[in-house]
Amino acid sequence: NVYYQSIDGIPDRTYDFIVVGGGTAGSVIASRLTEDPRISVLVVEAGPDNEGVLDLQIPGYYFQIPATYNWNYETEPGANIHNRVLKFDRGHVLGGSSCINGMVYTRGASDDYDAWAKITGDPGWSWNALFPLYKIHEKWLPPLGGRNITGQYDPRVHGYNGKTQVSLIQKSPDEFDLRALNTSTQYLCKDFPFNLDPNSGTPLGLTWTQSTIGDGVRSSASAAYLDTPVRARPNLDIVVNAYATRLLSSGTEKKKQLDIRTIELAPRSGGTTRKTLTAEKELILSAGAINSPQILLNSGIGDSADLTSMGIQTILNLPNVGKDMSDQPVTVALWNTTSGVPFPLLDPAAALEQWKSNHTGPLSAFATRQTIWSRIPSNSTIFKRFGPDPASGEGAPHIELSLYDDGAVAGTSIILLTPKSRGTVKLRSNNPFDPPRIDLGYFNNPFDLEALREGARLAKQFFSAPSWSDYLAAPITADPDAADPAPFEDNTRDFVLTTLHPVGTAAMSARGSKAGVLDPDLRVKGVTGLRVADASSIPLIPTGHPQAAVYALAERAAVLIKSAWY
Ligand SMILES: Cc1cc2nc3c(=O)[nH]c(=O)nc-3n(C[C@H](O)[C@H](O)[C@H](O)COP(=O)(O)OP(=O)(O)OC[C@H]3O[C@@H](n4cnc5c(N)ncnc54)[C@H](O)[C@@H]3O)c2cc1C
Repeated sequence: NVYYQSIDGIPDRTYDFIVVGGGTAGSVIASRLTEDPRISVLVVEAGPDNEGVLDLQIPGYYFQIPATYNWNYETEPGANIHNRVLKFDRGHVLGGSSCINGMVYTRGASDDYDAWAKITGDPGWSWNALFPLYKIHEKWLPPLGGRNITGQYDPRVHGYNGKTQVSLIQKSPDEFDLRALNTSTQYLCKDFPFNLDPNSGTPLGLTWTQSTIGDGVRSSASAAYLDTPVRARPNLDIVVNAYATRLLSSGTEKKKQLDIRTIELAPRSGGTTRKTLTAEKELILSAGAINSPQILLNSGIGDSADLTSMGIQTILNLPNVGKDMSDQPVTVALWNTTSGVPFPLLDPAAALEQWKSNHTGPLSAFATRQTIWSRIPSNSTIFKRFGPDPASGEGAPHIELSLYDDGAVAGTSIILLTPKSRGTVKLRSNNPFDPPRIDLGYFNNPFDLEALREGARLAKQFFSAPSWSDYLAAPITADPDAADPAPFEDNTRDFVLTTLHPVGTAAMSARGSKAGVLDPDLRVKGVTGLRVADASSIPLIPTGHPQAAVYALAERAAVLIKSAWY
């Protein structure tokens, strides 16, 4: 139950499990394992504590979270995006990226998880198998203020006694939302049907956006799973400001398998002090899609040629570590409004005062209120030109449109949910403190740029409905249907951004398969004592924002670990 501020404080004792990275997945796993008083766990987190930090509690502070809570990475220049370097945020705090993310809560399509089951050969990853875990993790709450939300979500698909609080926005729909709803129900029902709930496994259509917010407060993994009663457990210790530099082999087991249960730690501030700890049973690596592969590579687990070139001795040649990263690129389609008058600016002091007094007002929310989940029409030429449809099934969207309105400008973001391009995470040097090289690989596969064009067409179609004729004026962004395709392409390369949804850098695959890095039970292939459980383990990016999938994966990780040992 004691909480250590540096590696110097870690007591001289043993733990059954050491969870490396107290982020989204790590918080869930530590919390679930220590529900059993027989199991002792140490959580090692590089960042500071989240508790009591207002900036991490106020949903509307998304854009002003201090840099201390961020790894502040930058990507490598993108060859296909005019060599642009993108800011690449990652949570650097207990609770990880769930403390700094956009809080959008989407599980994706049931087809996605059924594809996980197929890829891994483990039906335990299917939608039907994970659905009960979704219910266990979630605590659905009505929006504070009690507005009527009947018809805006499906009560049957939510959990009510779980940890992560999920809700719809407190504010009632405004004129823009009603226009969008009208577009779907009156004019374009066939292409953009209204869908009661995006989290039922069948997301296609126009939906009301759900967020990991409860009673106006961000519900991060640390706030939800490592709350005060959990921290008080005598079988759970947490150390913050502790940087895992590498994993060390504890020798080979009887079956001549590598046994890795030892972690080397350093103060987050750097320097040469090191401390090693060995877990009695297992190490659980949950440092996220960028840092889990970084730690594996630093330990000599990865592509041996790459490791040799960095001067790192290979202890296990696992060529796919840090490869096959999927991330979802985002662009926009915007129009001037007929009024051209922006909404009045927020009075920050008054908004903060209101939030502090009762957790209501503009700071109680962040994301847009409505989201459209669409498929690229099956007769689109892109499936002929660039190969098979990357979507997991007919129920999975390719494109997400998050509707946007600031009074003067309105439209939507366009997210490609099913990218074909893959990126990499590599080491910069053999200094464990050096930030890794993050190459997003955007548009390495030409399908992705053309799929965004299809997304822009969907946006254009949606906003061409009569419900918008007196609200939208001239388009601001390039026309996807222009006779000359170059301006749209050029603009997209200029403006595309990352959704910060990297997954798959240490992915699961079938037992015995040479693909991937992990077996279906999240154990590193060819190793005993070590699992990776976080966004890097995901074998196929879900067609939504990934935090919900990470929660489900972490819940199952805890089940797998408990059933393996107890
Ligand atoms: C700005 C932003 C916005 C996003 N918006 C959304 C959204 O709206 N909806 C959504 O679903 N998803 C969103 N995401 C993505 C989502 O938050 C992540 O996919 C998810 O939280 C990843 O969980 P994780 O457990 O894999 O990693 P993290 O939650 O990132 O956890 C990794 C943890 O490991 C720690 N760590 C790393 N290296 C070390 C080390 N060497 N030693 C010790 N500890 C270490 C980190 O500090 C961190 O706490 C967003 C992400 C970001 C960054």
